[in-house]
Amino acid sequence: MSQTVRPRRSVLYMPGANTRALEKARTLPADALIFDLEDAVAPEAKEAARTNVVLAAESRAYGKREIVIRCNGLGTPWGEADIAAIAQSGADAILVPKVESATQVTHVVSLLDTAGAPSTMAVWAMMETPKGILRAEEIAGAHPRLGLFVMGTNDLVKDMRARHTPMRLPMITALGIGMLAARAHGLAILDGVYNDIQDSEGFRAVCQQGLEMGFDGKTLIHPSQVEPCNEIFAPSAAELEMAGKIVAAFKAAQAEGKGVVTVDGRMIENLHVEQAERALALASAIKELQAAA
Ligand SMILES: CC(C)(COP(=O)(O)OP(=O)(O)OC[C@H]1O[C@@H](n2cnc3c(N)ncnc32)[C@H](O)[C@@H]1OP(=O)(O)O)[C@@H](O)C(=O)NCCC(=O)NCCSC(=O)C[C@H](O)C(=O)O
Ligand SMILES: [Mg+2]
Repeated sequence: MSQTVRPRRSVLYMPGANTRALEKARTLPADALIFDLEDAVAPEAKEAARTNVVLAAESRAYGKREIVIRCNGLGTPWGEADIAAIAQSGADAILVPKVESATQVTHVVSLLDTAGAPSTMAVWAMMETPKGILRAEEIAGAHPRLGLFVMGTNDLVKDMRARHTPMRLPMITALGIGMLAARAHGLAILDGVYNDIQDSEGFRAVCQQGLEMGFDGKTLIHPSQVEPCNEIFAPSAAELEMAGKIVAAFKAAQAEGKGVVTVDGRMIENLHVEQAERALALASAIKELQAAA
């Protein structure tokens, strides 16, 4: 089985009002970029930020990196104008903050259609409120254009009146619900941000935790987080070696009419072959993205 996989190991946010960051992102090895119009932009800078991010997306100066623009919420004075501008920007996706219902997703899709967005423009949803988490399954199945969930752990901590802790015990339920809902509907899913830019050890530990939970990658706030995140979310050399062995051994077993085999003492069935093929496909997609940078 051949699989198409889009690398989304590292997804870097930047404030739409920060033209230096928008320019610097052209040279950063992040797999995807989120130009933010929402929380990282002050009210008086919203309109200028909208112009900046549309120009940046239109510039096509980011190679094969996926370009995403986060709009303001529909209940704000800027939401609808953001969506109309994003529709025409050539961005790969729009990221909608604080999604709490399936209707919100379908409403954004109809606004994009009215504004003439190409049908290839995906919708990504932020899962970052208690209501959104409790309705995650309904939201995940809202519309075929919805491609991805982004966990918003800062807003969740605020709304839950929880605390940021090293291994995120207060967040585990929400992260798990978001994960299950996303996978049940075939969506990709990204982990939330790590606020302490100076704490590289804590950052690596949380990336590893996100990988083990099944996240496709992590959202980031600073260039220094990109490379460690890329490393942790890429299949390791040992994993790829094992994946190659699994695929070859299973093929040989199938030729002999067997459906199960052992590799290095471990039982291998069809489902392990699927996982191995996915790792190989991701590694080759990463190589392709790096070659285009
Ligand atoms: C956090 C920051 C404000 C720190 O900025 P600064 O002090 O300027 O950082 P440095 O001096 O260390 O920057 C070094 C160079 O890197 C560039 N830079 C910094 N950050 C970015 C970035 N995000 N993208 C691209 N380039 C960046 C600087 O321009 C410097 O470049 P140079 O001139 O060459 O030296 C800042 O990092 C920042 O604004 N980060 C992003 C904040 C953001 O977007 N927040 C919103 C998203 S997070 C969120 O909302 C989560 C979610 O909704 C939730 O609820 O959880
Ligand atoms: Mg948020």
